[in-house]
Amino acid sequence: VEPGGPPGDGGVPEVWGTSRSGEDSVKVLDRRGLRSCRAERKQRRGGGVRKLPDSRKRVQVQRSSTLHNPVVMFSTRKTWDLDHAPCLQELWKKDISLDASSVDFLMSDGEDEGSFLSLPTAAFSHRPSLSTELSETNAPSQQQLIQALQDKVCDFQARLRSEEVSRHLLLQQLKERSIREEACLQRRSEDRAQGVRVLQLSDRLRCPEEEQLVTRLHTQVEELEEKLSDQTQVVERLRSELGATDLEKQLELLLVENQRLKQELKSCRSSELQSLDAAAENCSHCPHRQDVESLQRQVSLWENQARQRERRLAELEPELLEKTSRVESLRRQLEESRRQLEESRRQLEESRRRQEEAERKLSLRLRECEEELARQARVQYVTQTVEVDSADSLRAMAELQTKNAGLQEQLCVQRTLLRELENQLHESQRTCAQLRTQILVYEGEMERAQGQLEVEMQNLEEEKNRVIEEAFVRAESEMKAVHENLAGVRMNLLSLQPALRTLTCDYNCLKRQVQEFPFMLDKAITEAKQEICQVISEVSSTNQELLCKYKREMNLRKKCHNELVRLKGNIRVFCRVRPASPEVQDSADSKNMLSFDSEDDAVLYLSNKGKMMTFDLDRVFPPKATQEEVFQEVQSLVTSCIDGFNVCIFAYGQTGSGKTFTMEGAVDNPGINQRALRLLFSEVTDKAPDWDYRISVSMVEIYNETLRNLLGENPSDKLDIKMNPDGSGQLYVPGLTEITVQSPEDINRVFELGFMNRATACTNLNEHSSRSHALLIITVSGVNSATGNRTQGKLNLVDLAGSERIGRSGAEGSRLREAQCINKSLSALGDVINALRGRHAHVPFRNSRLTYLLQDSLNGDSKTLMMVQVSPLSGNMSESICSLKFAQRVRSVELMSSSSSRRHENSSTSSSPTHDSVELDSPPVTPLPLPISRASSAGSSLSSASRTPSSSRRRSQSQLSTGRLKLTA
Ligand SMILES: Nc1ncnc2c1ncn2[C@@H]1O[C@H](COP(=O)(O)OP(=O)(O)OP(=O)(O)O)[C@@H](O)[C@H]1O
Repeated sequence: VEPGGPPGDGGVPEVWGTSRSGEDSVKVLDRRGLRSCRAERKQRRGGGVRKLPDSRKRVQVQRSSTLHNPVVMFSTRKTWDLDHAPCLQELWKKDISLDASSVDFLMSDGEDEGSFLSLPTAAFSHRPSLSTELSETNAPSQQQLIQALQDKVCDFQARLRSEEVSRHLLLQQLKERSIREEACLQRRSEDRAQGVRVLQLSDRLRCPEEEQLVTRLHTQVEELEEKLSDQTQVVERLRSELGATDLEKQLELLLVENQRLKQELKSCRSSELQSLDAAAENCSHCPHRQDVESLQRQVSLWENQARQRERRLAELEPELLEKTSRVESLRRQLEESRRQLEESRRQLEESRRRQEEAERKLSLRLRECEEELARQARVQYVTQTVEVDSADSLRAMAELQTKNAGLQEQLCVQRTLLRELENQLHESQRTCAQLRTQILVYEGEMERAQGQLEVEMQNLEEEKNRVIEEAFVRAESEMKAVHENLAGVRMNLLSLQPALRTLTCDYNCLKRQVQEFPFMLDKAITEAKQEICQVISEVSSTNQELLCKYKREMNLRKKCHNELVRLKGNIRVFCRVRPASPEVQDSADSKNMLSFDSEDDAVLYLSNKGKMMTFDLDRVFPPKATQEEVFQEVQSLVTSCIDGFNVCIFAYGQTGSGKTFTMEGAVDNPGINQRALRLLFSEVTDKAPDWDYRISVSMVEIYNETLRNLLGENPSDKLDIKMNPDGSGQLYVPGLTEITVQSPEDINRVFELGFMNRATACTNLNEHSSRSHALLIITVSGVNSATGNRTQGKLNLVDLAGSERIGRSGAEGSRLREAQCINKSLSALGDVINALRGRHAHVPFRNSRLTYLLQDSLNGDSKTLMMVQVSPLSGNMSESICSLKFAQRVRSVELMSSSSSRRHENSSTSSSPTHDSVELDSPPVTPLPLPISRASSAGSSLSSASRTPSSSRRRSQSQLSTGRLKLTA
């Protein structure tokens, strides 16, 4: 706050404010003094009777405490709360407002005589009562006394007036003095302001040290920053110029030149190698070959050297990178130092700001202290003045001295505060010194870092120069070597020029040939195409001829096959001997009575009661023969069916001799039925492009001369055999189910269905199956897609019921009827075969359901195969002999043509063999003499005569197969 500035509404006591004139201030002080003097006088006048009211006393005490209480003053100064600190002016006003009369009295300035005189009036307001009291006590003396007193009063009043006048004068003097003092104060304030200025100046003088320090630090920081920026620029420049110095530029140029020369060398070498390779073929004995090889070796040597130098360069590159990284780390250190410097500068700024703040506070405090001191000095002066003037003034002076003592205390407190502030200042200076020391430390560190950086930079510079010089030297030497190599290569190229020219000539020649090659190729292709077309036309004509030949051959094959079958006999008889079952091997009847000819597979020897019987058949299968081997002999008949022939294969033999095994077989070892169907499928598949075949299957059972449809919905229904009404003379079975099969899976399903229906129709399947004939009828219909020719063949696969001698078995009842039916049908079969053998006019097909059903397959050019099943055991010898004799008889039969057959059938006058004549029901007992000579061998010993027909037929078959006999033979 500047002296003479705006009124201090805070901090500075209002008594020194400029809102009141100096006169007012004096007046106030004077009022105080007067008030206290008047109070004393009143007390004295009142003789201690009247006292001031408690409230007023309290106000006075409060006022003085307010005025002189240093706590309040210091509190305002301590807090510096300018808005809420109670100022003395307010307290003064508050004090005055408490007593309005005092205010009026005090504000009268002593000039208002009325008010001034009112005081005595007021003061002596009790006088009448006092006079009254005195008059009441002692009237005459009292009158005198009163008079005296009144005189005194007058005297007093006069004195008072004079005192008032003197006081007024004194006040005038005081006023003048105050004016002077005001002026003095003004001067002092000016001096103080000057002092403040001086103080500020001193502060400024004192601050410059710090400012100098700060400035110096700033300067140092700036210098360091400049250095840092310079160093950074140097580092950047070095970094940017790492490849940009003259040496490095030269190095780069050299490297580029080196690279270019290397590429040139490589291209020269490759062209040289190509030339050499080309020339090597043409001039393997060239005199330059050795030179070229030596040059190649030199080139490879130089290449190795170049590679080594490249490796050396690659090794040097990491060193350069390491140096660069070191420069980077130094730069980072420098950055860190700069950052620390920034931090210290910031701390310094902060401390400086704090110090300025503290100093500002101190100056304010100092100014207040000075003002207080000045105020105290004035009070002291007033006190001294009053002391001179009067005794009241002396008392007032005593009070003032008391106040002065309080102010002295305040001054002590202020001094204490001043000391504290000085301590704070010292503390700040110490902090400043510490910071200065710290800054010095930082400067030292920075200098050290800078020194290190400079050393590092110098080292790096030297290292860089050294490396560059080394690289330059190496590059120079390499370039020199490369130049030399290039000169050598050029020399080589010059020496290779003639070879190159030769090669060029060859190349041009070849090029011409290559250019002509497409035309030659086109010409050759055209010629080849013409030749190919010609060959294709020839081949197609040849194919046509071959196709015609093939068809002719196929027809011939068919004729040959038929002729072969015919030569073999339309009725063929095979015999299969089953193996002895393990159960009967240890029994008495387990002796093997059959033997075989190792050289002739159509002869079977039977030892019966010491006599050896020989049976000639078409084929004899021993027990070890497999199903496959059996089917191998049968399959030619099966394929005849595709050609439109009717074929009948039936198994004949005693019960348990293996008929079902041969025809049906087991699941994992199928018999003729399944194999025949599979063969038919494969055959028709082979002929599929030309022929479209359809294979249908029917299954029939004949039990007790009753025909049952095993594939029908109701297998128990009886079927009948009738003549076809279309007049073709063919037989057919109305209601017989035919299922078309197209795959082996269909065959399996058909067999399962037939087996299931057969089981449904009978209670005891095994027993029943052995007592009935089972027929599998396969019809194969084919259409030739090219010619439209149609064929139809029928394959009858018959599993006959077991032949049994009734007398031996002792059957009765139904078993007897079954046996009779079986024997009847078998006898009918024998009669038919006998009639066919004897070429009788009448063949009794209708004597049984079996023969009637098989009429198509037993007649004309049909082919029949009888598989005779026999057991080798001695216990079954009589049945075996009977079966074999029957087989031998059948074998002698030659089927007649269908026309003759039908003719014979129609002429029913021919003798029909009876059951007795055939004696199939008891063949072993009374065998009939066979009508053919071959049959005579049955039961006789082996003789060449008896074997002649069979042997001659097999011989003729073998001759036919070798083509030595005519087909008509
Ligand atoms: N060549 C053979 N190899 C192995 N086992 C066979 C052979 N022949 C027949 N058997 C077996 O002999 C047993 C009787 O054969 P199978 O039932 O075929 O006789 P069958 O003549 O059909 O009798 P039936 O007239 O009573 O029907 C069967 O268990 C069969 O497996």
